[in-house]
Amino acid sequence: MGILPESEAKNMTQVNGNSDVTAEREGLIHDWNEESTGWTSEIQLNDETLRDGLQSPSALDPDLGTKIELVHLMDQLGINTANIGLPGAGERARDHILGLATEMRGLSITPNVACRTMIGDIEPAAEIQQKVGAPVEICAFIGSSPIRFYTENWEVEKMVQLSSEAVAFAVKEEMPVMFVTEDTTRANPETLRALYGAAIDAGATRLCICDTCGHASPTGVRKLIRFVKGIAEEKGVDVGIDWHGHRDRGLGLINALVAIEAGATRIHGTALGIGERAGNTEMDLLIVNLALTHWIDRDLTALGTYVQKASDAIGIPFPDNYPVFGSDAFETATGVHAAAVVKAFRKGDAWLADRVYSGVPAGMFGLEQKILVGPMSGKSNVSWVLEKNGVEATDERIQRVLEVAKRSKHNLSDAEVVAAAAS
Ligand SMILES: CC(=O)SCCNC(=O)CCNC(=O)[C@H](O)C(C)(C)COP(=O)(O)OP(=O)(O)OC[C@H]1O[C@@H](n2cnc3c(N)ncnc32)[C@H](O)[C@@H]1OP(=O)(O)O
Ligand SMILES: CC(C)C(=O)C(=O)O
Repeated sequence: MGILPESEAKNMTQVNGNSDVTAEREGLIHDWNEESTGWTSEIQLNDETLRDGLQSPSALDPDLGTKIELVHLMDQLGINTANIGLPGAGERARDHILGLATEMRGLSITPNVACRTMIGDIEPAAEIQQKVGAPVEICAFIGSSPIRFYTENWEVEKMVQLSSEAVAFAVKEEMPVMFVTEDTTRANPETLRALYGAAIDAGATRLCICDTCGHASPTGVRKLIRFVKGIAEEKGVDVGIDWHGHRDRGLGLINALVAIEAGATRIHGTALGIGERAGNTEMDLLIVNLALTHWIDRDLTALGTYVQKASDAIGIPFPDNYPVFGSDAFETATGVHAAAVVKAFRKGDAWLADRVYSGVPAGMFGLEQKILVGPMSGKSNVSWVLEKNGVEATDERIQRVLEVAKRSKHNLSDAEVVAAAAS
């Protein structure tokens, strides 16, 4: 439950939902973020929760029904495509892919599947496409860095041949193909030129640049995307450029934003960043940032449900201080902050209350700012919480609550605040 009295909550929704009012307020926030105005082209999102997400060592593989619910939420959020598994992984994976791809015929979001650059991996995907009667995109992947092919004793010529054959096979099966170079961010330029060139010649319509091991810095992302775009331009083709990032260095989200700035046209991510090792780019936070920088404009009230459902289904909790969806994200017990938020509420200005101490407006995601009382609180916190609980905030009561709060090691529950006021 949020702190807002019903009338103010309604006012908040009205203010947040009214772009004219928002425009009038623009002068109140001087925005140094260049991204807010610098990006113009359309960006697509590819959700990897049900494939890379499930490669997390802590993940539970949800049942098909739960995966279907997640795909519906992705669709509701305007996510364009979802990777729904690796058909070569076994019967359960194939059953789920068939079930999901069948369900997705009725949705806007479309399916893709991961396959090694092996005809044996692509064949079951082609059978599924046949059964479903709607396109299933192939994400044909091969390791591209020297460290990767040294491990496997692969030669570049052999990899080029495998890639060409696999892409050509999928194209013959009338499947759209994204050609994926694993570990692109540690690969030699000439190897990438050879692999991407072969994939384009064989009919791939998308190239996926992968930071498989979470090695890239924003500078590397920028250089690599420009390099790959250059390969496509030299060949005179207009292919989509995908960015697939991991967060081993904690750079997943920033690298995704830089990838967009550099010209990637589709970005991969997973709910809460759940994925292999330390995980992937956080899809939810990517969406938050795209909305805040005006790249996308859509109803995002389902984002919290998507995050919570993914966390529950995959069995990975998220911390209280996780941005936007963590329980602490829109709460404050801090006196100076709370005093300003309360002043905004008392002015009847929910727009202001939602921004004065928050870089992300809670109302954008169907959430609310909340005031707590604790050892770092002042009179404003206490009077607000007492009033919210129907208790008149007299000076004596406020003082009694503050005496308890200042001795406490933690923030008080509303019931504790009311009890302290009556003590
Ligand atoms: C970066 C990523 O996230 S890629 C996604 C990877 N996802 C998964 O691995 C999850 C599902 N995987 C599985 O179920 C299994 O690993 C399977 C069914 C795919 C393969 O199982 P196995 O045949 O027992 O092979 P195993 O897993 O031990 O090794 C992987 C094999 O794939 C080969 N391989 C990897 N990429 C490619 C490629 N692009 N083309 C051809 N072969 C490849 C490896 O060389 C290795 O072959 P080897 O056994 O001859 O050495
Ligand atoms: C297969 C690709 C997309 C991948 O998961 C990676 O390289 O991390």
